[in-house]
Amino acid sequence: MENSKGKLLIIDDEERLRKLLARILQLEGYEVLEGATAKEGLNKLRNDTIDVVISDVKLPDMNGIDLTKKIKTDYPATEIIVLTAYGTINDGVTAIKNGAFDYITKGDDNEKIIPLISKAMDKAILQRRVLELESKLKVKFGFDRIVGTSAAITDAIKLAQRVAVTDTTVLLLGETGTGKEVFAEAIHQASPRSAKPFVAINCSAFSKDLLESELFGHKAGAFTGAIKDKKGLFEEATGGTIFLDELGELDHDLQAKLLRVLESQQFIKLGDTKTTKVNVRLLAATNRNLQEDVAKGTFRSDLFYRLSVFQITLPALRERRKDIGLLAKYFVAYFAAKVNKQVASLKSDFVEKLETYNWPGNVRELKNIIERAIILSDNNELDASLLPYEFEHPAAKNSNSISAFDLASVEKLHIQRVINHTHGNRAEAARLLNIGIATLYRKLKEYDIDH
Ligand SMILES: Nc1ncnc2c1ncn2[C@@H]1O[C@H](COP(=O)(O)OP(=O)(O)OP(=O)(O)O)[C@@H](O)[C@H]1O
Repeated sequence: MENSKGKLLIIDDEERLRKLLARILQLEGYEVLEGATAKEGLNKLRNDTIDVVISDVKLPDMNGIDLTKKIKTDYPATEIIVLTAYGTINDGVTAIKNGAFDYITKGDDNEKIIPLISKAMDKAILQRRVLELESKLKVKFGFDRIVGTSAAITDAIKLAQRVAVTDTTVLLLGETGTGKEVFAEAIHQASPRSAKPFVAINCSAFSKDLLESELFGHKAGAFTGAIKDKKGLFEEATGGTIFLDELGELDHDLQAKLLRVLESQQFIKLGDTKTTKVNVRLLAATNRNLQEDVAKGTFRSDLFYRLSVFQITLPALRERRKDIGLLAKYFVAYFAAKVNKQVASLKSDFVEKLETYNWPGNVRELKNIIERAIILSDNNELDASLLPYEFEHPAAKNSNSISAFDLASVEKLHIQRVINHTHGNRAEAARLLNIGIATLYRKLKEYDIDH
């Protein structure tokens, strides 16, 4: 029934009463299914999506109260109304305790029954929508969201899935834009901690003092401006997972504090005298070579060993060219839907250019390039003319010549200009440059740009 107001199931062995109730409810616009026994009813529930069940409390093969319990366990979105005999209110009350929406005494008139069913129906439909949204969200942040069929990426996914169900600390390695944060979220979603928070922080985006207070929180008066007590992210993530991106940027002091949390599950808030206990799983990521940093003495070796119990290295996009076409199609569908455009085809010159490009910014760069192409296209095709300059002149990117035109100089000049334009606001500059904030910090250091 196309315009049905919802699906009901009546379970009652008294045929005459069942048929009468079914008729009344059909006239109200509901689709009605019937069952004479608990067994028949449960069969219907298995094969159909039922919003509301109306069940007699006395059935030949089962007690309606136990049936309520069973239905609520197996089909949590379905609501149940129990039919009780006159004078047996206790049955109704017990049914509600077992999860029934309400009870009706047989012989109550329609004026009471119909509004009650309508209320139960509204609740059931709402519950179903919530469950659907929740499962979509799970898919959105789970492993299903990671696109790619190459051996390099599927190996990484398999490793991550295996470690997800444990409480082990994981270190995600890989160039910028390879999907480290996407993996961290998927690991959390596939873990027993998924119902608790996933909290992510980019360690390079804060000064040392601010980062300490962000991570561990502070007491009022700990420093000028600390007016109230503040919870840190470790506390916010209680029971869940914390993801520290660009962990290689932590200074020595904070490295020691992090080691302490890992070893003893406790820390001291800024300005506090006592320790705070935490139960948090740590996932960390870096695009630095931490082993080199350990050799140089800038990263603590004890922390490094502690973190590298389980490492997953994510492949650069150029190491899995087979996935470029797949990812491109995925992002085309995503952005086309977002801007309400129909994109019918990707021309072969467009795909070829994508497949041969070097992708220093990996999947993030590909995503941005596709978004740009979709915005620029004025028909339903994407061709090579929609790609930026460096795709037309790949030599520009790969040149080794040391001249005023070598890529590094051009890049330095460009970053300098953007930083000037944003008056030194680095987050805004990273956004305009389409790179991660961590990458921007690294480049500022590399090119010795200070602001
Ligand atoms: N395999 C993938 N499938 C689909 N989308 C992906 C995949 N990998 C990355 N992305 C997308 O690419 C973008 C960059 O990913 P992410 O932020 O996880 O990279 P990262 O390695 O953490 O980068 P950085 O080191 O710069 O922080 C995100 O928008 C993400 O949704």
